[in-house]
Amino acid sequence: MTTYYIGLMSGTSLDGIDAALLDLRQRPHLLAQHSHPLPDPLRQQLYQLQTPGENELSTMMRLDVELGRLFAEAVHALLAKADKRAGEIAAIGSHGQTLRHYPDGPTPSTLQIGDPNLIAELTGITTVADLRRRDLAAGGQGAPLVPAFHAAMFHRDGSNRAILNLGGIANLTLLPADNQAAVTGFDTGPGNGLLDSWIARHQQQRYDRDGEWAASGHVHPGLLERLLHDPYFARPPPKSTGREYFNLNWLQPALEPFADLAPRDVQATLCELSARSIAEALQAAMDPVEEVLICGGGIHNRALYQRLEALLTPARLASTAEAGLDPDWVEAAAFAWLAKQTLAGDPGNLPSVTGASHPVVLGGIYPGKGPRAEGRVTRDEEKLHHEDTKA
Ligand SMILES: Nc1ncnc2c1ncn2[C@@H]1O[C@H](COP(=O)(O)OP(=O)(O)OP(=O)(O)O)[C@@H](O)[C@H]1O
Ligand SMILES: CC(=O)N[C@H]1[C@@H]2OC[C@@H](O2)[C@@H](O)[C@@H]1O[C@H](C)C(=O)O
Repeated sequence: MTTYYIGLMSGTSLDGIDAALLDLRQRPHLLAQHSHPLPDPLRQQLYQLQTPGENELSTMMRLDVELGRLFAEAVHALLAKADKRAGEIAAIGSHGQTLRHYPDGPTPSTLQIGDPNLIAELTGITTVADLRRRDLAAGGQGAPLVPAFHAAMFHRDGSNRAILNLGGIANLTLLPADNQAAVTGFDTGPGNGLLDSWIARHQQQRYDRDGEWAASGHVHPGLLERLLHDPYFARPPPKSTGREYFNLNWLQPALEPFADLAPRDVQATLCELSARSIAEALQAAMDPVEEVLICGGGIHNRALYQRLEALLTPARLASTAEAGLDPDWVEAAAFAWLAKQTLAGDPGNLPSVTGASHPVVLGGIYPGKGPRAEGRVTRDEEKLHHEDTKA
């Protein structure tokens, strides 16, 4: 049985599809990675669907198909790069594109699109998808899901370690030195998402390269305090959020009293908001914080990284690369690992993180043409043959 798995991730930043090939025989080992671009028109429509407004369900359904095809294309490109055949891959774990995430209230729901039926059909590889809703069904937040993978990959005896994912939204995994203590984790709030949206509005750029624009401005203490006042930050875990909440519409009312503020000062303040909300949540959840391993695209934002380092002193900050996994590929790797869990019939969620009432096997399995599906067909054929001979 092959031990190669593929993880697919299209994050809230809409910066493209991450495809990672891993050998999961023992410790996860990243064999190949591929960034697959999201075409601009698709990205813009997805962005619109991420923001509540006049969305059409028919658009969503069309994009579900378009994305499903594009995910399959990403897998084909990854296989070509890695010089592997579909038959060598055990499974794809596909996160899909989150459009909405409403984990709280009377009808908890979350929506990821990118039809897994198409992925399985077009690649011939068994695909595991819809990985959040079973946890929601069990009373959990459906997010974050990566902490179980972080625990498997990054736990270190004798050290209070945290893993920080700086995506569009930021999330933390807390790996206490005492390995009898539960692993916890939660979304802290904005990571790069607000920074991306603000620079897109004012500078027509997708993101603030190296955090240079933020570093050129001054933090406005009054605006910062207003933003930090949002009840999400003080809410105890389990909690998760998304860009349907932390977006420019969320920022707008807080900006009104500061109409004269230069856009670059707003960027500096948003950068400080991410750093402060992350550092304060981490310090409240773990004492002392000894090590923070960082992953996600925000690791490249120097302004954000430096502020985190200052606020978290004396904790040591480093990239997850130090512990064996490139920071840009941790999320996709986590979805490859979650697919393996599901196919083995093992749980993928951590109730101590999501708040679910029990561990659950996550996701739906969409069989490909691989060894699993073939094996089953053979057995069915045998059964039919047996019944035929009996009759
Ligand atoms: N050189 C860089 N300088 C500053 N920021 C960067 C740089 N490279 C990447 N980023 C930031 O990282 C973001 C992409 O990060 P990532 O792919 O981890 O997010 P995501 O997976 O989409 O989000 P989430 O984890 O919330 O789903 C970009 O949108 C950008 O803000
Ligand atoms: C609903 C959703 O897509 N949430 C994402 C998002 O991006 C970061 C943060 O918010 C986290 O909760 C989650 O992603 C990672 C992969 C997770 O589930 O662990």
